[in-house]
Order: sequence, then C-alpha cells, then structure tokens
Amino acid sequence: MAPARLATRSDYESLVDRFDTFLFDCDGVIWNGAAVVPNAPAALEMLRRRGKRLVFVTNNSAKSRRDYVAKFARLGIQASADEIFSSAYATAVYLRDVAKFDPAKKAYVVGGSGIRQELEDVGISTIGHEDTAPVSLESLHEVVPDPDVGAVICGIDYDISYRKLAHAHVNLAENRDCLFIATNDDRTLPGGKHMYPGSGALLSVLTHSTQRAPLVMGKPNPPMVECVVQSLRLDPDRSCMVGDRLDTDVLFGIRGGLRTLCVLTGVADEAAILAPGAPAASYYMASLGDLAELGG
Ligand SMILES: O=C(O)[C@H](O)[C@H](O)COP(=O)(O)O
Ligand SMILES: [Mg+2]
Repeated sequence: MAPARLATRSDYESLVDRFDTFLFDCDGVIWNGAAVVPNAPAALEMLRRRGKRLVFVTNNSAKSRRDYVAKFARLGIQASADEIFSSAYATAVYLRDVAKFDPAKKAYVVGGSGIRQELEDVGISTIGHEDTAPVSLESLHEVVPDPDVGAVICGIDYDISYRKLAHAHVNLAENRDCLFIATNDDRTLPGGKHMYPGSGALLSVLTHSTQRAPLVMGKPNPPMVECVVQSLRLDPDRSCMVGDRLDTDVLFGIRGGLRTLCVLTGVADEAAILAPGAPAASYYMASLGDLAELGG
C-alpha cells in the first residue's frame, strides 16, 4: 500500500488517536545539528498531555543516554533515560547479554564519549579516545595489536584520526577473535542545512582495509529491534515509529511489526518515500512540528 500523506488537522487527529506509543528518531526529526525542528517540542508535549507513551530511538552513538537527557532538557523536551535507546546503548547491551564479553578484556573505540560511557556503565573498559595524536610512516611501528583488546567498536567520531584507524585495523586484521562491531552504518548525517559523512562512511575505511564485515547494532538491525521492541513489550498495532530515513527508521519499524511515519525534515524527500521498491512507510508528513497545531 502506498504511504498516506498527512496534511490536515483531521489527519493529525486520527493519527494521534490511532496509536498509544510513538517512537521517535532524533537526527532529522527532532533536531538537525544544533537546530531544533520548529514546534517539535510542542508536538511532543501535546502527545504527553494526551497520555501517549514516548520513546526515542537514535542511531547516533556520539552521546550516552545521560547526555541525551541533558540535550532534551536544554531544548525544553521532557525525556528520561529509560525512554531513550541509542545505538551505543544497544551495543553495550549486546556485549553484556549476548556476546557475554569477557570483562578482563578491553574494547577499542573509534567513536565518541557515548560509546565509552554506555560500555563502562555495563563494566566494559574502553581505550582509543586518547589516540588523536598525529602519526607518520616513520612512527607507525608504534601502533601494534593489543592482546587485551577483545572488540573494536566503530561509531560516529568527530575526532577521527589515522592513529585510531591504524590501532583498530591491526587489532582486527591480526586477531580474528577480536569482535568487530559497528554501532550503526548510516551513510550520511543530517547536520542542519547540509549532509555530512555518516558513521557508515567512517566504518567503510575499516571494512575495506580489514576485509572483515562488522556486526551492526543500530536501526534497522536485529540488536536494536530486540533491544527496543522486546524490552518495551510494545503492542505493534498501537505503536508508530517516526523517522526521517527509509533504510534505517522505516525499515526498523517494519521489522518490528510497527506502523511507520516518515517526515520530510531530514534525509528522505517525497520522491524517495514514494519510489517503487523503497521501504513502505505507512504515512508521511512535512514535519513532526505540524502536530503541534492540535494543541491540548
Ligand atoms: O551517521 C550517523 O551516525 C547517523 O546519521 C546518525 O546517527 C543518525 O541518527 P538518528 O537519525 O538515528 O537519530
Ligand atoms: Mg534520523
């Protein structure tokens, strides 16, 4: 069935009445870089006032759930850590509960403080964030495999360096038992008026150099689906996933058996949403902020 366009007050009323739980992507839906999507906070507040359950599901591993609670508060949005699911958190849960990661080992992180904090919260020590110093061909010999590294984790890293990539490479290429995990593999990152290289773009350096394929945690992959849909015991028929990306958010919703709503404030445009063969969203609309017109 073709995605239904929502554009009128009565469209919005039926959407809100139809669902008890709304799951929201963040980048491209609630904010773009430093800018909040106009009226998105008011729309979220309206849903809370109407007794809806809100959940936030982001592939952006740069921040921990604690950091996201603080960011939401700065934007005047009420959100608690147990409502937030990031790919960094899904990675920590996977390592602890599924991979049964040996706590005597360390994880080498090519990524931000979000991955570090979430892993350390489940008792996994991390290294890598300090490896930002320049390196040269003459000093590369300093970069050697570390037998205590049991996993390499790759996520969005605004401080990426050749030294970090070299450390990650030697550990993965020379120790096949070292787990290779990607928090997510989004190709691009919406950062305001422009798109920027996504976590998947950074990851491609290591998949190419090591010729190894990582286990990807974030949307639309099973670890994130299990982490969210199962832990929240969602009623799929009464739950709607709201996102800006077809190959992550909408596909995540479809794989979770949820209904899906794609907004036009981030990656996807109308042509992409209506394209034959695209993951089929249930609905699409211009912006989450448009729901704010419903008021109380
Ligand atoms: O490159 C990235 O990491 C992604 O673009 C970013 O994580 C997307 O975040 P989301 O839209 O899932 O909140
Ligand atoms: Mg997004």
